[in-house]
Amino acid sequence: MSELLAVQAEGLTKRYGALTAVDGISMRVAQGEVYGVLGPNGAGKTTFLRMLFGLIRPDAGQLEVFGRTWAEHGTAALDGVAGFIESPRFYPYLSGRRNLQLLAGLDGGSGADRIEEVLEVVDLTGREGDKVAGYSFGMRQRLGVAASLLRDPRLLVLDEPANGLDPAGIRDMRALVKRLAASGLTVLLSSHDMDEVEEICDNVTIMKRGSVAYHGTIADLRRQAPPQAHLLRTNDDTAALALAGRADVSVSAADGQLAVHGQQTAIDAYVADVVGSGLAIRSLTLGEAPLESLFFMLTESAPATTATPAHTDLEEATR
Ligand SMILES: Nc1ncnc2c1ncn2[C@@H]1O[C@H](COP(=O)(O)OP(=O)(O)OP(=O)(O)O)[C@@H](O)[C@H]1O
Repeated sequence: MSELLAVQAEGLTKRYGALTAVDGISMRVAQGEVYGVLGPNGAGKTTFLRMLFGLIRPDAGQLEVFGRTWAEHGTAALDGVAGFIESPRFYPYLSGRRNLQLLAGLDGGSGADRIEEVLEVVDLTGREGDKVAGYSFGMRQRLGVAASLLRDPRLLVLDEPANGLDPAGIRDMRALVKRLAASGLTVLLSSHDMDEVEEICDNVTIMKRGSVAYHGTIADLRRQAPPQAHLLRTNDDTAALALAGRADVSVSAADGQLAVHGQQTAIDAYVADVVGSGLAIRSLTLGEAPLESLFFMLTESAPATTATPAHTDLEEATR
């Protein structure tokens, strides 16, 4: 018997007038994994999560959460599911702990016994008595995760949890998600940041204008990413370009610099040759990270006019 999926979406569609915000997407999130829904602004990530939480109804398609549907089970479809869309909201003039007490009460009270534990998990122990008004944005996001954990969920859904955080906040939020995942919790998160998804997710669906542009493992995505270029500027790029044939590298001129591809040892030999030929190097930097390049290729290409299988988009993007 196949294992019950945490989330199973088939052909899910949501339209707002003439705009198809989510266009027939399918997705399978296995229990225990960290699944990323990645896409640029407006790709349809939040709309998908809103459907999952039952905040809006799909126009077509099926969505099951642990095998349950809204149509059949109503709010019971969300048993074992917690999370937040966009940013969590709290009473600013009350403490973090008091906010959690109120939320536990609203949710039937059973979470009240877990308040100290969840504060500890999200690293807010010691600050729980302070008013939320004095919390940083990152602390509020973590309090949002704490509020979700009060329900002792099996699936945690987070909508761009690191959005708007400073670098330390991003680091803390990613560490928190990884800790929660390591404890066996299934996490479904949306993000527009490839680095974030690469760092914490096992599988990813990349969305572009409501459709799926890619879905698969991060490992597969990494394998298909284009090689990273070294970007070179010299005092005479035309002369440097002419030297490319002497080393096992491919060099192309773009945006006022040279993009050099090849094995590291071949690039080293080429750069040494450039210098040895009397040219001056003005800068040598690494180009866009490979996965980031792939993300842009997948999400910035022309919109598909018909539903396109995910792998085809990827093949086209990397061709
Ligand atoms: N209630 C609504 N009414 C009309 N259009 C909407 C509504 N909600 C979302 N949209 C549109 O649907 C598309 C998808 O929006 P959505 O918020 O799901 O994208 P997203 O991937 O979450 O982007 P972001 O990262 O900016 O939140 C956008 O074009 C958006 O303008």
